[in-house]
Amino acid sequence: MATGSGLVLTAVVLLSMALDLVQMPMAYFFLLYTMIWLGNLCFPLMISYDINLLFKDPSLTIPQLIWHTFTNTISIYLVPELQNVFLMYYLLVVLFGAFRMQKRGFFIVGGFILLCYTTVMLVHQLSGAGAEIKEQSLISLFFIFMLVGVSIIGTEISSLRWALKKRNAEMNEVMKQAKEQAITDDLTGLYNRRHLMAILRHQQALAYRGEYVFSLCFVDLDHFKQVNDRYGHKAGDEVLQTFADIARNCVREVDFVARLGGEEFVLVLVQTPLEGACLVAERLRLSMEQARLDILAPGHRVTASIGVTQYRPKESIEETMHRADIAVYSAKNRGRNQLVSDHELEHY
Ligand SMILES: Nc1nc2c(ncn2[C@@H]2O[C@H](COP(=O)(O)OP(=O)(O)OP(=O)(O)O)[C@@H](O)[C@H]2O)c(=O)[nH]1
Repeated sequence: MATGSGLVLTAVVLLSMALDLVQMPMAYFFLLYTMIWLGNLCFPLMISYDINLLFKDPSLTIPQLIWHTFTNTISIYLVPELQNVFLMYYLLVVLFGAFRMQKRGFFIVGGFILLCYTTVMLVHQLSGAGAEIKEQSLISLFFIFMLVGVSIIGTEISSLRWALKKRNAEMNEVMKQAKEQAITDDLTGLYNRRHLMAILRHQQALAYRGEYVFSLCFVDLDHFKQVNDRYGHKAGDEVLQTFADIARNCVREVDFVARLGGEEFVLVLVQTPLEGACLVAERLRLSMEQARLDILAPGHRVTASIGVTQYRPKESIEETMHRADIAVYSAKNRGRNQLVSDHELEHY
């Protein structure tokens, strides 16, 4: 927009020359406007080469407005007859500030405009090129009034924009938190049952034809009721959180860990056949067995029973989960603190 406005300004000066409103040698015009355009083009170039990112305000609003104020002042100096047109351009410069500037910026740019305008008017008066002094004073007074008015409106628009931006950022943050809460379990930060089902449906869609494999590990902490009964519910919660951390560390970034509820958890191991899943499950079982739980009495270990199964093409998610459930049940029956894979189950 700034570059476009610069084009209009240059066109107005060129037109004034064509209409003989300004007597200026063509070479002088070219030299002056080449310099002005080198300045104008600096900004888009800086932005396209990311040099603007080195500055506190990467939009370079204040430097751009200062530069355009300066070039507009040169135009007034060259074509005093069209000063009223250029005065409007000053106001447009201030309005541009509404996109990014805050109060301080409006003071800087407004102050600079006043300085430039006063200087060029004085030069015109001294050289006799300006309007009659009464007429000029009236124009100047009205221009200052307009400049202050437009600056106030610009500040208002700008503060509305900043408030809106802040509100949007807050809304986005709240939405992000709400989305996260909808899919995670409050206590452990793991995925909740609802999201687990969504994950499994997605995995099922990938594995339905049989080229892609994934496995499930159902985990149930052993004798967890005793922990609650002996140390209290809060200690039980801490054990669940410790388990969640251990489980997260046992799987890869691409895998999923969810809490089904109570002391039951599920690991979804993507692109992993049964053998690989058994290795992960054993690593998890061992880590839990060796975990130091400072909140419990010395030597009190909390172990896990794990059922491992691989998704079989074309079966439903419920069938896979049922098989994993039977495997955990079997691990419990065999004495707990162990894993059972679906290979070891009869009829499955
Ligand atoms: N601290 C805590 N306890 C929970 C939570 N959810 C469920 N529990 C408790 O977990 C215990 C589960 O007990 P059971 O289902 O009998 O299982 P268990 O004692 O682990 O026995 P086995 O599974 O047979 O080894 C119950 O006492 C529940 O109250 C929770 O969020 N925090």
